[in-house]
Amino acid sequence: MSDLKASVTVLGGGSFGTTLANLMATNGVPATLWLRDEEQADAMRGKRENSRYLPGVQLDPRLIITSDAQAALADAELVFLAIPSGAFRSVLKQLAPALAGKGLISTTKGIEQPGFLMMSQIVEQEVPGARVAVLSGPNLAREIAAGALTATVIASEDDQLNAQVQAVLGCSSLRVYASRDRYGVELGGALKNVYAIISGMAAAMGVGENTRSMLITRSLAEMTRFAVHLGANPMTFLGLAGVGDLIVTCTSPLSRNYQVGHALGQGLSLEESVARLGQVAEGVNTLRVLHSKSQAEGVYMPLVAGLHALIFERQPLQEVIGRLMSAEQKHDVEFSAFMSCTVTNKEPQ
Ligand SMILES: NC(=O)C1=CN([C@@H]2O[C@H](COP(=O)(O)OP(=O)(O)OC[C@H]3O[C@@H](n4cnc5c(N)ncnc54)[C@H](OP(=O)(O)O)[C@@H]3O)[C@@H](O)[C@H]2O)C=CC1
Ligand SMILES: O=C(CO)COP(=O)(O)O
Repeated sequence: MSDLKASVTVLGGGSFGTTLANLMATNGVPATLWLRDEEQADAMRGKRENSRYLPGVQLDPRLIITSDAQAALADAELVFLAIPSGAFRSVLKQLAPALAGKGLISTTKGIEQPGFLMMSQIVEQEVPGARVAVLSGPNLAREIAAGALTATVIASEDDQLNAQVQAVLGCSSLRVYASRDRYGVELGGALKNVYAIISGMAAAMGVGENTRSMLITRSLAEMTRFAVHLGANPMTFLGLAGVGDLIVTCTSPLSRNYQVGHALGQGLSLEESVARLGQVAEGVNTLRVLHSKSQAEGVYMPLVAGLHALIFERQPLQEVIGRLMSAEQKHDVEFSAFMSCTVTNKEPQ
């Protein structure tokens, strides 16, 4: 059995990759951070700070920072992938030989089209035979970097890999819970970004607390309905990677997806909102992918359809809100049949 405190490498020098690598170095784990830009790597080694993506956070002196991918991966047993979804496959393709045989943990919350593929499915395609896991939960990088208490989920069918990740990441400010529902955990992390855009928009428009609560709750209903249609376990959406991540991303101005929504709500165009952010907001692409998948599968997703109509079909806001508020009034909790059957062990009626 491998050492639980394995050596780790994080691929991706953005806010999340830097935060995870630094946290593990602080935990005493031999940790390396790889980023593609040598100039930036050099500046980070000199200043012990990632001034582009994580300004003001002092990096642990033990953290190795490099732009040499082969050197970064040579001794790593676990590799955390924190590359935005748009570049995820190309980075894996390039580094596949060096990644073979390692435990690969995706932290990226996006979906690839065509194919509606989760990032861990791309890992399986590009690095066949790899040990694969997904990390997701209410994990704003800035808060983790500041030591604010939180928790996350490590999801894999490989229990030993889950245990290794718990050992390298868990500390006095971060609890790491294990799950075997990799698909549900990954889907939760990707879908909630779309609803964070809606919540940010609503906040900019000055809606009341009732409205914000309704939006978050109906978002959970909608994302769970979609995930169950694709075969995920609805119970996963009651956990940290479901409702936990949804709440933080829909309420925190630190969330980049929320910020894009907020800018849209202030009247900026999508292009202006994304440019002002200067970091990745995965929800914009996920909205496109999710809207077309929900249409193809015939899954009722009025919030996704409404946001898509606003942003990509340029329909007037009042028309979209009017449609949402006059739609048929259906069930509050759709999975009560499922839940009672899991308690009584009977088939749902
Ligand atoms: N930030 C957060 O709070 C959290 C983020 N995540 C997820 O983590 C993923 C990464 O996000 P995050 O770190 O926040 O992103 P950022 O926008 O902060 O940084 C993106 C990073 O990716 C790098 N990058 C982009 N394209 C490539 C490429 N082709 N090859 C190598 N590196 C590349 C960028 O490098 P360069 O500067 O050279 O362009 C930059 O270092 C996202 O999917 C996000 O959803 C998950 C949980 C929390
Ligand atoms: O996933 C996140 C928190 O869990 C980060 O959300 P943003 O990408 O919207 O900043």
